[in-house]
Amino acid sequence: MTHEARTDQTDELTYDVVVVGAGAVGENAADRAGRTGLSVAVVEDELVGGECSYWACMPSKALLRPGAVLEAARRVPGAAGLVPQDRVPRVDVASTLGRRDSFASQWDDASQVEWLDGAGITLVRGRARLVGPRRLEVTGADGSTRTLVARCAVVLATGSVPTIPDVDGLAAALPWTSREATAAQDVPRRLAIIGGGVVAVEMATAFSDLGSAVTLLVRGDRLLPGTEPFVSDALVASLRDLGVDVRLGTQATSVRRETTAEAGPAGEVHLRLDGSGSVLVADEVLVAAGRRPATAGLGLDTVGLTADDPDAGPHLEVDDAMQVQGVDGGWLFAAGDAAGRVATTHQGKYEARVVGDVIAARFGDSDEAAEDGARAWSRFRATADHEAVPQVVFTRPEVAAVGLTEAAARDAGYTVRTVRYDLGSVAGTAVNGDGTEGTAQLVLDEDRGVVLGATFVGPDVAELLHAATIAVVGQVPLDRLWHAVPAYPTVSEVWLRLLETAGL
Ligand SMILES: Cc1cc2nc3c(=O)[nH]c(=O)nc-3n(C[C@H](O)[C@H](O)[C@H](O)COP(=O)(O)OP(=O)(O)OC[C@H]3O[C@@H](n4cnc5c(N)ncnc54)[C@H](O)[C@@H]3O)c2cc1C
Ligand SMILES: NC(=O)c1ccc[n+]([C@@H]2O[C@H](COP(=O)([O-])OP(=O)(O)OC[C@H]3O[C@@H](n4cnc5c(N)ncnc54)[C@H](O)[C@@H]3O)[C@@H](O)[C@H]2O)c1
Repeated sequence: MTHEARTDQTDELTYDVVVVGAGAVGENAADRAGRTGLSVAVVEDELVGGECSYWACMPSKALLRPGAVLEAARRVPGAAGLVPQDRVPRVDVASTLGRRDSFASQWDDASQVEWLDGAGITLVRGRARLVGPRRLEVTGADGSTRTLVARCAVVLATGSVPTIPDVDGLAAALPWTSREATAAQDVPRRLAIIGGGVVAVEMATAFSDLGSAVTLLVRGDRLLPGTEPFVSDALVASLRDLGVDVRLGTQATSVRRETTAEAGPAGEVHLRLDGSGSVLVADEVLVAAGRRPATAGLGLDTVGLTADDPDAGPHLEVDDAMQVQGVDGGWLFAAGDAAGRVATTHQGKYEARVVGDVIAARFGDSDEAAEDGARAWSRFRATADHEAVPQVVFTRPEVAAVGLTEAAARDAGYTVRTVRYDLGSVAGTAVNGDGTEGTAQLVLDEDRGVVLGATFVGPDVAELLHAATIAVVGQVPLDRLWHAVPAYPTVSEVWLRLLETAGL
């Protein structure tokens, strides 16, 4: 593998593979694509490491952790008395923000640049756009441009951008997006959040812990709409217990930010609400209404892909090898949030491993047998994206789910049966904390006797999830799962109880 760009009698820089975007996904795709001797360059416009490292997973989880630890202590007599009960803020704000800063590496990407260098991947700083098949123009911060040519493949790993709903005055009110929330250096006294998805519930929890009076404006009638309905019931109750004002079926119809001489453009935000027409006043408003793939401005029209809405960019159709459809020559790939399949880091990195391996096998100097695309669970195909996607929502209680919900399994035509068990009745959960509540549910395929999906709601259920993911991906028959004996007294014993409930 060469670390140098190859020049072809012009001042163009030529690599075998060019990856656009050095988030977690771009880094992984580049690393794996380079394993069979291909030269790889990654183009990055902001910080190497992307959203997850600096404005998403890591800082948000760092903000949530102190509150979770305190709540765990409050449930254990012997420790509970040492923890203040009703203090607001619940956490030590300065230390929480300081630890968050450190998890965000102080928004400095030096260590990730070092990693790229060690992996033999060339970093090109600037904003890339396609100017034709396999050709990209990169514009640097100083406005200079250069052309990169990919001999073999281009991977789009450009991530996603938040959507700002078309509500009168909202964009002009300069709302927070998840970036401002996860990187906040000050805690607003009153925070309004628009949305009822993952960002909304995690940030409602974190800012409530930090001392904000949080109001959650949820358009629909439940939180986390893609999950089992009992998840929303548990979260609404627990957020309300934390003091969050959860308003289901409520939308802002107009938003205005006051501009005052003292506060300048950072005055109060007034949100007029539908139905009652009442006005909610907050110091900040966080928009957490979903994200869309960052494909605008990428020059995809130069390779034949057009967008219905040019501001949004084209939606990319990818096959299970993550190859973009509708482009001749089989050279364009996409992975992660940009590919529009599943917007989580772990699933994006999985797609990146697939795309990197496909490129290494197709174009590299590989001894490996030809890419083995026909097999359903080949490592050259992102099969898990369809029915085996895991996700953890780091609220209190935590929500951990994988695979199909009951409704999705029925829609997919399976013969479905669900079994449910109260987590509070498991010895391991009881030892961990008094009065613990929670629910575990399996969605079963009656015909094959396998697990299609699992949902856990309760404290510390995140670590239960991987066992469920293995059961779903492995399509392990229930009578074989019976022989996977959970240790006593652990929370995992809920697996035994679920299987007993299923009739074993
Ligand atoms: C608040 C929040 C919390 C989250 N928490 C979790 C979590 O706990 N767990 C989890 O699994 N997922 C979480 N996610 C989702 C996760 O952050 C994303 O799925 C993940 O970051 C996607 O990675 P990516 O590499 O595809 O995109 P990104 O991380 O967005 O990286 C894309 C990179 O491409 C660069 N780029 C874009 N266009 C160009 C261009 N034209 N030229 C050059 N560079 C370009 C960008 O600057 C960026 O660095 C969270 C998301 C949010 C918003
Ligand atoms: N722990 C994690 O894995 C984690 C944490 C945070 C974010 N993420 C990822 O980040 C992505 C973005 O998260 P998100 O919460 O922004 O999106 P989301 O899709 O999870 O939720 C969007 C919410 O906004 C609501 N909404 C949409 N349009 C609206 C409108 N016009 N007005 C009012 N409400 C509206 C939806 O009903 C939904 O409740 C998700 O795909 C998620 O997977 C993951």
